[in-house]
Amino acid sequence: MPEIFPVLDLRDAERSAQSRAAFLDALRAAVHDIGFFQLVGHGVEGADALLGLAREFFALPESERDELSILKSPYFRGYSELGRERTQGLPDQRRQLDVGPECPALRPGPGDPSYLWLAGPNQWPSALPGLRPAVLEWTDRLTGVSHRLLRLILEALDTPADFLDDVVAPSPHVHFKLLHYPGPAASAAGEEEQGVGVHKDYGLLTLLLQDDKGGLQVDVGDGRFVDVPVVPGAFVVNLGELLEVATRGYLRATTHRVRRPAPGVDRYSAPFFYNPQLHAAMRPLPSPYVSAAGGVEDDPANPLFAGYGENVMKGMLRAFPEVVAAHHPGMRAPAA
Ligand SMILES: O=C(O)CCC(=O)C(=O)O
Ligand SMILES: [Fe+2]
Repeated sequence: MPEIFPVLDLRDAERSAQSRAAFLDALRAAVHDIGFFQLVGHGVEGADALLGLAREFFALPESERDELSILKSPYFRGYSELGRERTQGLPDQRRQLDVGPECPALRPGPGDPSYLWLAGPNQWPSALPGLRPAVLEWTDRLTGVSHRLLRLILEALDTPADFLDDVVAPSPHVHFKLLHYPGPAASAAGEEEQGVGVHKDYGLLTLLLQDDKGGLQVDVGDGRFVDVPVVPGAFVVNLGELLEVATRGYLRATTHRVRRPAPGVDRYSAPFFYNPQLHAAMRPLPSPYVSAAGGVEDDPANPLFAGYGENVMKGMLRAFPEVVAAHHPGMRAPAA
């Protein structure tokens, strides 16, 4: 059912007034109906080189990646071996490097909000010196594309395009992951292990670069998951929980997961998460579409917070219990 994931060409937003209107209509439908689409015409080059660096990073000896272990970082930055990150309480069968904005290693005090621990330094592999500049350039470019897209989404909802500028500027707390999903050993074939379990993303927009293996699946209701097709050169775009909150559910932070590849198959991907500043909170969008909306999805196991810091900390505490135990033993999930 590839037609349920529209392919939008960002160049259409600038070709003519008519093509911009058609683009905005298609964008509004995509973010309301399914909450996932494929973006082409974004002008970002270097995807193959980035996936090449991912392959090189995950081909380093495990001991070299372990030097960057996320367990060493109170800032939730660094390398997670297979099964370290958890979703729905179960270990995800992927390896990953978590990267955020480069910040000094400050240590928030006891009275400070716990989300301040998400600002800190990254950990980079000395054996792969090209990774740092490539990732930082990539996240810079994707920040630009995401901001353009966010303004277009607001315009599509008849909201002033700059309505969220103060939420993201001057320093959006972007988050980038380099991911490797190795297939299981042949003997384990058929076991239902999750690549990454069912979840929603926490922030505003996700721009995902995936290789040609597929495996990302989207919840289309009634317990049915549909494969997101591989569209060469496209970013898979989906919405985070904060846009669901700010639109009272008119926009959808759609749940999704990744299947583990078949034995012998390795999948690489690189999601970029465009988020507000850590301390920023969402206000309801002034939009006729929003005033008629019914409200966010009510899931007691996953309360949605309007403050980005609270909302993302909820996720970090769930995903990285070992980092919490090692560095933040007293830290608790924010109250709903
Ligand atoms: O690897 C993918 O295709 C998606 C990963 C994902 O959904 C996530 O890390 O939030
Ligand atoms: Fe996700």
